[in-house]
Amino acid sequence: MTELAFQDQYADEYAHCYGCGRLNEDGMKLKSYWDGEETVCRFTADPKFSGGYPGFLYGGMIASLMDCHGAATAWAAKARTVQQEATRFVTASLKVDFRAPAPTNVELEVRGKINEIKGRKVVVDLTLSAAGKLCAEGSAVMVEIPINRQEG
Ligand SMILES: CCCCCCCC/C=C\CCCCCCCC(=O)SCCNC(=O)CCNC(=O)[C@H](O)C(C)(C)COP(=O)(O)OP(=O)(O)OC[C@H]1O[C@@H](n2cnc3c(N)ncnc32)[C@H](O)[C@@H]1OP(=O)(O)O
Repeated sequence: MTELAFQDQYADEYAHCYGCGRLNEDGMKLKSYWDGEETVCRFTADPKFSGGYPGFLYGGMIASLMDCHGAATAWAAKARTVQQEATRFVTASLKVDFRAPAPTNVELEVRGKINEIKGRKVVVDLTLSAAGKLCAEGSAVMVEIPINRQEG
């Protein structure tokens, strides 16, 4: 894919997230893109992120993938809707239902769908699948950092 990922368009001061910051050398550097009206992020987890049983991902990482992709989706939705650059979205609330174990060493697909845009708030519905099988689903309430809080 040659298009720029959402996270690669964040201003430098917002690009240090462990999950998706392009400037975090030790981070996972997750990348999210539009796919029609939905968004998509693909990631293959190293087995070192295993949960209680070898070969399966621990829940915190599943939530983390959905969290970062949700924030990026909110940012992109805002930018597309109001046609002006958004600052950065932070997570106010994240709900995850774990439906089936998610494997390590297999490409995971996280998808986002805009549920609501209201003021600084964007609600994103999220799924995480492996080889077409749903492993987790949920939603996130993302809130844009107001410009004046960057200095405070
Ligand atoms: C990353 C860039 C850093 C830039 C640094 C710049 C300077 C610092 C400025 C700011 C720092 C923000 C912190 C950065 C954290 C790092 C990034 C992460 O790791 S994200 C994961 C962890 N998430 C947090 O740590 C958020 C902690 N929470 C907060 O900061 C606030 O609670 C925040 C910004 C999320 C909302 O506070 P409000 O006072 O700005 O806005 P209200 O009016 O309360 O909410 C706006 C709308 O969102 C809904 N909302 C808020 N919390 C909700 C919740 N828990 N569930 C459902 N809806 C909620 C409200 O009902 C409202 O919606 P209605 O307009 O009424 O429709």
